Amino acid sequence: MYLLIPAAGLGRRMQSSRNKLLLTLLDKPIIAWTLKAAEASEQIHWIGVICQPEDLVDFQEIVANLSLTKPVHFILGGATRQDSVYNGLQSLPAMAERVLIHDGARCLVTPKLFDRCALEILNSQGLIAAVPVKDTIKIVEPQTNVITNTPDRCQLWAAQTPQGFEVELLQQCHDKGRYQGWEVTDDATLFEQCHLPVQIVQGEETNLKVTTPVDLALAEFILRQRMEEQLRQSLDTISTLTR
Ligand SMILES: Nc1ccn([C@@H]2O[C@H](COP(=O)(O)OP(=O)(O)OP(=O)(O)O)[C@@H](O)[C@H]2O)c(=O)n1
Ligand SMILES: C[C@](O)(CO)[C@H](O)COP(=O)(O)O
Repeated sequence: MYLLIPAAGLGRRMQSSRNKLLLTLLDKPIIAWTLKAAEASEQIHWIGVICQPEDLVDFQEIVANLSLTKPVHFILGGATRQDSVYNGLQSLPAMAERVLIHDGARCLVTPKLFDRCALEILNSQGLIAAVPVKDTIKIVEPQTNVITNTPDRCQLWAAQTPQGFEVELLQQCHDKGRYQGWEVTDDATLFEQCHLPVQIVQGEETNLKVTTPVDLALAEFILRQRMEEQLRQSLDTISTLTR
């Protein structure tokens, strides 16, 4: 499976002076955690990292230090996430029929979620990882800040990534979006606006998008929990083997 990783943002909400994906999380850059999960995925065999020219040397160094077995291609980012993904689509090998698109900022993604999406997209035209919302969501009139509607929560899902698509269809939707001037925050919206079906795949509660400093602290907590659990499992295995 082909994977495109949009990693060309500026990290404004992180209050970072540089691309937030270069910030350290525990002992390595944020983007390194995302790449390690892609490396551990059984289904992903090709990785495209979409980044700004000023970040290229840093990203190349990070990839080199990870000693990945899978090929990593660097693709020029755009002014928006939508533009970056468009550039990524142009850079896919001609033989790519389906693609997963995953935010570099969603660095806690598990290999299992990559693999579930990679297998599921073989049976559909478009899908997204998503989780049911936990809060009651309100639609608010921006001028008055008054609530105008409260959608039925059981129909509301928080979109995550990976998002997966048939390449040719997604390319057509991106082309139409550029022609129509659509400005979207995820690729599924382009599919929806082209009246194409997008399947929901159960995401992961821990698959948060590291956007603000609080998210970075949450990500560190989650990673520490995972590492402690892995250590416990290793110790249990050793204890079982040495009985
Ligand atoms: N022009 C852009 C903007 C964003 N992204 C990527 O899209 C993902 C989701 O974007 P977001 O979390 O908004 O990242 P930033 O745009 O960096 O954050 P901000 O909006 O706070 O500046 C990130 O992995 C980001 O690197 C991208 O590839 N190209
Ligand atoms: C694609 C996405 O992660 C789905 O929730 C989200 O739309 C990205 O938004 P951002 O503003 O580019 O972070």
